[in-house]
Amino acid sequence: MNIEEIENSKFLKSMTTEELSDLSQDIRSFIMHSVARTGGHFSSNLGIVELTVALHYVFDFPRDKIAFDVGHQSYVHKVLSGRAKELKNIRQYGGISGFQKRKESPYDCWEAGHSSTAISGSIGIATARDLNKEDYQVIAVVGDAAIMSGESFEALNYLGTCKHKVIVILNDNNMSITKNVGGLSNMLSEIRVSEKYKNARDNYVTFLKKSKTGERVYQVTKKMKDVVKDHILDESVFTKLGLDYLGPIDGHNMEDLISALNTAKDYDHSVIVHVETVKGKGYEKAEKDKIGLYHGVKPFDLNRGIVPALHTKHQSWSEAIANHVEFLMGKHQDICVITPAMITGSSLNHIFKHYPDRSFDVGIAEEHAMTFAAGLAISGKFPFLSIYSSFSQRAYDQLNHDIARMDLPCLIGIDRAGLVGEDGPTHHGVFDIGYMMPIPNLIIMAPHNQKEAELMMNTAYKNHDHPYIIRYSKNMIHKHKDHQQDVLNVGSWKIKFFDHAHLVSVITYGDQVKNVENLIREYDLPVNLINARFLKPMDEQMLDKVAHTKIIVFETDMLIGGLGEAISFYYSQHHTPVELHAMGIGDHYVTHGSVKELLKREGLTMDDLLIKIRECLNG
Ligand SMILES: Cc1ncc(C[n+]2csc(CCOP(=O)(O)OP(=O)(O)O)c2C)c(N)n1
Ligand SMILES: CC(=O)[C@@H](O)[C@H](O)COP(=O)(O)O
Ligand SMILES: [Mg+2]
Repeated sequence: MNIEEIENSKFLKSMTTEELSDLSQDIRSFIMHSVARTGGHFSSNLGIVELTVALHYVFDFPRDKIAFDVGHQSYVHKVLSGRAKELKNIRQYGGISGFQKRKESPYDCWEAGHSSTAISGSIGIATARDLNKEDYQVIAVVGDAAIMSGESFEALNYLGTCKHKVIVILNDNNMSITKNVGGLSNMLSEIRVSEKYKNARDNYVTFLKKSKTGERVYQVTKKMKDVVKDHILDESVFTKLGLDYLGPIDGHNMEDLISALNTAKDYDHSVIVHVETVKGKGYEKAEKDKIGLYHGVKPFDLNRGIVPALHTKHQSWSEAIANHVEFLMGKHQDICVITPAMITGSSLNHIFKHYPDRSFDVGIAEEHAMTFAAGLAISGKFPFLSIYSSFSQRAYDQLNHDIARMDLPCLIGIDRAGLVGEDGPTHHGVFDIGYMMPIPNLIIMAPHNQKEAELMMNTAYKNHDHPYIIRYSKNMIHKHKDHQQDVLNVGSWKIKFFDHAHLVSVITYGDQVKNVENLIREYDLPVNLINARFLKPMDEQMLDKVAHTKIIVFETDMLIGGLGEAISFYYSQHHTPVELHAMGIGDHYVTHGSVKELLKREGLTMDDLLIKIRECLNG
């Protein structure tokens, strides 16, 4: 079948189980080749093919509602809802989103990008359905890592006593991006094992029953089976929460899937359907992947597989930060590292390998990660919490209430700060400055190169006096071998260019410092350039020094709550009349696409800055 011709999933209803399985193989191959060409989320989508086909066979979308948790595994759903042709542009500017998107299709009643919202959203949809006396099914598809996150558990707790039916499909592939962690993961493993144990037992029983002795042995072991199976299955946290439980179901067996989904469909109450799948199913390298290499991929050759690039002169910001943290961990035994499920994304694999006793993956649990860091800090440890900017939004109160308010010495690495590109509005790390600036005691830093980042990290550790924030983007930077040993004066900005005759000053930070420096050199512009490497506290002496010039504050983060606003406030508080031009992201969400394309659309390229500089020079 030509997968691109699928307009909706109505045609599935007339297919046999065998035909549905064959179609699943075709869809898996289509997605495998398409995502290898475009990049995107690979292994999660390969593992969920049969489950999604079975869901579309049993239920009646878009009348019935389906919410994929995170939504990175909704490509099969997009194929079955008439968007197969669009997959070639997925995550590109103007192309479809890599997550569910309501404006894209009536089949997408929900959208996410951040984990663990699907059950809460589904309960809201189901409650409204019943209040409106409407009749449709509401389904939440949640991964084994996402279901363990706080918000999922808040929702499950509520669902256990809520009378509005939701079908929760637990897509259990025993993987987060890397190996899943935590007690719930172990519980699911026990259930999985008990199922395998059950199958082995069936074979064992058949063998034993061939002889009298064997019969007697069987009777003895039967007790063991009942205790293990009944204890684990019936004692699962889900049943104890008051939810009905179906499973575990083989998530690649179409017959079993359809049977279980029909059972759940007929229930008049909420139920968890526990489906076991293989992440990366059908592509051996992805099936064996334990470090998340095939979770989110750039375009790659299917035959060769992903060959990690060996950079000599360049590295990611994550690598640069992690390398120096590892260097400091070798010198200082009190440094500990925490990640909420992003070991590989934050380049922490080396640290976890070399310092297993001082590195902690807490799973998708940003709130816990932040307060866990507070506990370590009050107990004499120096925690380094590595957390993506957009995911750190989950831990705003913990940063405020548990870290800053107690003024605890620690270092928080805000990774993926700024526009991230293809993951789009849910993942752009453009809000952290705005939400952190009002919080007392925070020292907020934005390095522009590896050396400055290392000086900042040394400063945070040596001063041991406040929570330090160091924010860095998804970009690549130059790599230097040596590690800096010095420190910085907190709040000190760095002058790149200065001349008292200059009537225009550009103030910027992070990755943009180099870009603006290059622009000024290229056009030999008579302007001052200041690296505002401490966003908080600001360098007030520097601000006074340039107050007489026309000031352009250039940032690729949100304008509201940004550095430009803080500088304007400073001058207004000191009754200093200045001409200030703030360039940044306006009051809107930025869509998905390449960062280069997005900066162009936002009017934040160096060409845009050049126009502004010339206006100020000539104005
Ligand atoms: C709040 C939040 N934290 C972290 C992430 C990053 N993230 C995206 S998918 C994923 C793993 C999800 O695992 P699971 O729910 O089991 O789904 P699977 O990919 O295995 O199908 C993580 C950690 C996120 N999207 N949102
Ligand atoms: C879906 C999700 O949230 C993650 O897979 C995220 O896309 C990872 O981002 P990076 O690729 O920048 O690590
Ligand atoms: Mg999983």
